Amino acid sequence: MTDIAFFRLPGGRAWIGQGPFESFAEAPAGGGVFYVNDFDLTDAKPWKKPARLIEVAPETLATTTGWNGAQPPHIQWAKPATEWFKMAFRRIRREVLARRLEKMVPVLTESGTITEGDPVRLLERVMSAPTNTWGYGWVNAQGGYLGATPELLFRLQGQTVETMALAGTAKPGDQAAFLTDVKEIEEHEIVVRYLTDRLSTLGQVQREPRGLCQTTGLLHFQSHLRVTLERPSEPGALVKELHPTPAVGCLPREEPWLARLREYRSQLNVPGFFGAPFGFIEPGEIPTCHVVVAIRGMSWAGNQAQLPSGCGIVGGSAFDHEWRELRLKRESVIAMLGL
Ligand SMILES: C=C(O[C@H]1C=CC=C(C(=O)O)[C@@H]1O)C(=O)O
Repeated sequence: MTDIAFFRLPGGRAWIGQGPFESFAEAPAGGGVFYVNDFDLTDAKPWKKPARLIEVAPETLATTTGWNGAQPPHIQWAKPATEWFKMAFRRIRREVLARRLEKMVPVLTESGTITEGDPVRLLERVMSAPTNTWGYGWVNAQGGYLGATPELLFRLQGQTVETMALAGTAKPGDQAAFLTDVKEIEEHEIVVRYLTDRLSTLGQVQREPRGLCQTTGLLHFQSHLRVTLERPSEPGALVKELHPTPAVGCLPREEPWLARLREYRSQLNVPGFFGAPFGFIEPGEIPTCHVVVAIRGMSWAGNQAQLPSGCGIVGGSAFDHEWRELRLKRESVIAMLGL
């Protein structure tokens, strides 16, 4: 099978990149290149230029890729155990209550067995995911990952950087209580403050009022932010400046806490793609660069599948509430992928 990279914009425009891919440390001129890395940004050459780039639409996706006769997958999911996650939750909450830490996002991963079919066919579902999400995918013969995320890390067009804080979660039916929920608002505003601090070193930051974002079965607080850069910036440098935000990482974003987060992620077998930046630079003279946060997706290696979800822990977090939120997030992915 040819290696594949996939990116779909909220408006529906989408691109398939077919390998082999050439890797670069900095984005090459002319666009038509993907940004692929893991959560810890371990790939020093994350810009991947495909041998062939094709703009695709829902009706042309299957014919363009061929899928080599692959059938949609069946996956048997196993209920996740609580104990390791509960331990991480308690330790994080203790640090928050002691005011050493403001927020951290542990991740729980549900595992599954692919009993038949090929997950690559799920790209068709990602292609038709809700229009306020960005579709992403990275697939090779051994495995891959894909999903549809509502979270933009940044969009860079000329000197303008747009980003968003997306944090705070409820079920769509609970909207009235959500709007005044102090704990959810705090969880959200921590992300806004972080982004404002980071971006204000680059130029003057404008923030829009806190609003709502509804995706498959979930409601979030969302705030848009924008800055006009005082000096030009390379998109790879912006990734390093902003990632990980406290919507998927921790605050303070300092090495000892990042090390703790990595420790929890490894204990809880979190796949490397989860919460990582994934991006695409549109082809063209003055290309727009889109980098999103890879959440609301699944990964696989051979016949083993992983379905991760994370939740922000702050002082007011309660275990049962967070456990339910993690389940709602995974159910939203299952529904979006039609699994
Ligand atoms: C980490 C996830 O969501 C992030 C995005 C929106 C709301 C979130 C929250 O309320 O915790 C998370 O920050 C996930 O979907 O697994």
